[in-house]
Amino acid sequence: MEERKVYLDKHTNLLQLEEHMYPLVEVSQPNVFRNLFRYDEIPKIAFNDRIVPHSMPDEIWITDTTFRDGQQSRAPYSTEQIVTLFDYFHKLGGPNGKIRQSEFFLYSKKDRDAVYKCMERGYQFPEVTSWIRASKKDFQLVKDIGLKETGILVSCSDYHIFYKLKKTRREAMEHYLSVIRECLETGVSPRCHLEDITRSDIYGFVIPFCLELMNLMEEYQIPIKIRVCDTMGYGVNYPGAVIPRSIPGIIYGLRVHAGVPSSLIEFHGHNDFYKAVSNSTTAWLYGASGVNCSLFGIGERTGNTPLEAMVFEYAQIRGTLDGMDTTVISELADYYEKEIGYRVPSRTPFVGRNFNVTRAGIHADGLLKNEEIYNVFDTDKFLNRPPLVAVSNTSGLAGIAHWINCYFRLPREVHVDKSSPLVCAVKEWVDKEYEEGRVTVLTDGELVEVIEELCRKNGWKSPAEPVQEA
Ligand SMILES: CC(C)C(=O)C(=O)O
Repeated sequence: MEERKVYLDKHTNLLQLEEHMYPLVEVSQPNVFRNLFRYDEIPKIAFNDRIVPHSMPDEIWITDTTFRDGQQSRAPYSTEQIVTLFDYFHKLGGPNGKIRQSEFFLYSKKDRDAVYKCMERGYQFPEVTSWIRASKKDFQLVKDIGLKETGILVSCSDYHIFYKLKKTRREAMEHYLSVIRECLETGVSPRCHLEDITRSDIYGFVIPFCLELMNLMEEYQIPIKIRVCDTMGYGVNYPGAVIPRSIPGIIYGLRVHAGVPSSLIEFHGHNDFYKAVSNSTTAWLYGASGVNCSLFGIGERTGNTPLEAMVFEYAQIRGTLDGMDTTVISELADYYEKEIGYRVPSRTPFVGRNFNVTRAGIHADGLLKNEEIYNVFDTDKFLNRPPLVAVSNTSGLAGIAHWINCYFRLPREVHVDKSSPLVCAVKEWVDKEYEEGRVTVLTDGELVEVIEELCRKNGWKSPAEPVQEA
């Protein structure tokens, strides 16, 4: 009988067949997975129906890239804005550090000033980490500033290795390993950004490379993080999909075959195919402790995983917010609008102006009877944003009554309803507007003006007047 050698895998502590070790697979031509990615066709999702088991870590968290990937795709923030946002992240993440880290450029003096100012805050969380050019000088800079960890770009698909770096796989891997060794020599912990992993050869390059990284980690006794970068947003979460597009498959390979502990795996998504959020949650469910996000999803092209979305994903899969203060999300949206001059698109979940605004009359009627019918959760409690009904041609009496109650924040005992003369008079005015050809929605200002005028003319008490104490 043929002799089959086994060895003890020190990372997983399991006996493995030697033939299951993963050597680097050198190729003379880049493997660009033409069966999945033909540039002149829409990319394909292939299935082999291999099911990966869930393996959610005991602790999961969010890390932030608002000041790196986020800032890369928009006008730079001022130092003061960065520090204010950092304060907000601290408050949002709560005492358990659910917003665990935030990464910063160190290129310019302005970048470094922001880092110094955020570090002066003395918060335990978010921990300040960096993003640098991979050079000895920059590692020393990270160390001198007093940071423990830095991100290093280690692009891993053949698209990058052959076409951008013009290297072979072995040359790329040796180059990356030498840079990471330099980082470790400085005493700084590397966070390896495996760019374009969803188009890479997982078992021919990524796993062999990560096995080498785990060996380096053991040699230096310094943590090495693996950031799983779905750079082009090709990742999918469907059970039975094939790698390299399968996020469950990638995370499984890293954990089980490369022996990377969950606490050192972080997923970084992009939203090109609308999947950044579900892929990030999937990464948690299959064994990545961290998901890397950017506030409001602001990031390259279609953006990154929105940080605020993952706060609500966290609460949904863990059944608790673990100390996160979600009302900060609304404060952040206000700050962007008033101080940074950026308004989040109005239909954006949790933060857009219209995220919990109902327009159609029948829906508004439901909302008026019981707000649970048409609101996702108590948005007033968690976001300081009670559900609203906007007034339009389809609002009906119920919609107008609800708008008045919400806009003027009337106490329940003085709520107006469908039978109120004021509501009927406003409805008459609204109907006339649309009969005369109006096609736009009514603004809050217009409605307030009409209500004030109707109250004055008819001697009715204006809803804007303070309610008398009993
Ligand atoms: C540049 C890299 C690290 C990145 O952000 C990505 O791959 O999305």
